[in-house]
Amino acid sequence: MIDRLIDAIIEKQNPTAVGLDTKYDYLPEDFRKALMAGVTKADVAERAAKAVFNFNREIIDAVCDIVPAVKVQVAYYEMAGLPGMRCFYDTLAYARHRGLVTIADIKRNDIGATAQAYAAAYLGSMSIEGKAVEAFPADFVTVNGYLGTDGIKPFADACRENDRGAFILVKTSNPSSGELQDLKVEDGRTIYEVMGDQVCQWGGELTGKYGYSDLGAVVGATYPEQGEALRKRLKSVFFLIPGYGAQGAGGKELVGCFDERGLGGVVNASRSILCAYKKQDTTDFALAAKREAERMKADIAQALEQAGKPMITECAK
Ligand SMILES: O=C(O)c1cc(=O)[nH]c(=O)n1[C@@H]1O[C@H](COP(=O)(O)O)[C@@H](O)[C@H]1O
Repeated sequence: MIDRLIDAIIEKQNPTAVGLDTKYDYLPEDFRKALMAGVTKADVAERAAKAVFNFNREIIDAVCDIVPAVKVQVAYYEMAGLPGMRCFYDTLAYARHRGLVTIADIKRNDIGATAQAYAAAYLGSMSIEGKAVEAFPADFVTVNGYLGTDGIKPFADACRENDRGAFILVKTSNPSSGELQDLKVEDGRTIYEVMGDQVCQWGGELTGKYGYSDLGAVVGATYPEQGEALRKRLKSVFFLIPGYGAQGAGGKELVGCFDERGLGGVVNASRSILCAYKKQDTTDFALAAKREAERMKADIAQALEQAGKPMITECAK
């Protein structure tokens, strides 16, 4: 699956993903009013989830020719209960229908047997009476590696068997990420380096035609020096890079995460795209999202160019 993502990145000359972390409150007031007229307590959650799906669909339609992927963060859907989870499913399915690579940001992990169930839910299928049931149409998931090898193996197996991928948290973008991740172990490595080395090892067999593995790492754009060092250290590990836009990072901060071919990561932005209409002073949220996605693409391309790492234009055979 990593090859499909990188092919799409090269074809669109754009290493970004739109993050559909769609809070109901992000919807423009007029859009909400039109869809929620006459709503009652009994159907408010259902109607809100439909409104969120309509919003997501318009954003997907607006950006699908520009960006290769979307990342859908499950928390924003879970909080609306069952209608929210239906919306999560529908959003992933619609993005896939429009040709986008789908990243389900679920940050799961557990002991082996339970991790296997999560992997079946998001990266494969469950067999019921001999019939395969695919629960969620995701191409990649995000995973917390803290439980170690037996918590990761089911995800790695599902990636191999079903041609999917996973991004494991290594150096996260949040302000407190250093509290635990920057601690040093006996041999002098930081915890995030230990985790990065593990990801490299876990994904060793899953390397594709660009030299990157289906098991990638989450590396926050808000830590540029660490990102650059991790790129040099983890040559076969592709990065999911959050932190662009609302968390303060721009193109310059994340070029260190890329290799000499201008590859090596997919940069996510959520709020800066979903709420771009507020900054652009318009209610046309889809057009504003498209403009912001185009601006982000140009910003990263310029930063890669200036760093002497313009993206290659031909996909590998
Ligand atoms: O795994 C992630 O995607 C993730 C890891 C991380 O270190 N930092 C981080 O912000 N994220 C996610 O990336 C998105 C960032 O959203 P914005 O800050 O609005 O662009 C959210 O869905 C976060 O949950």
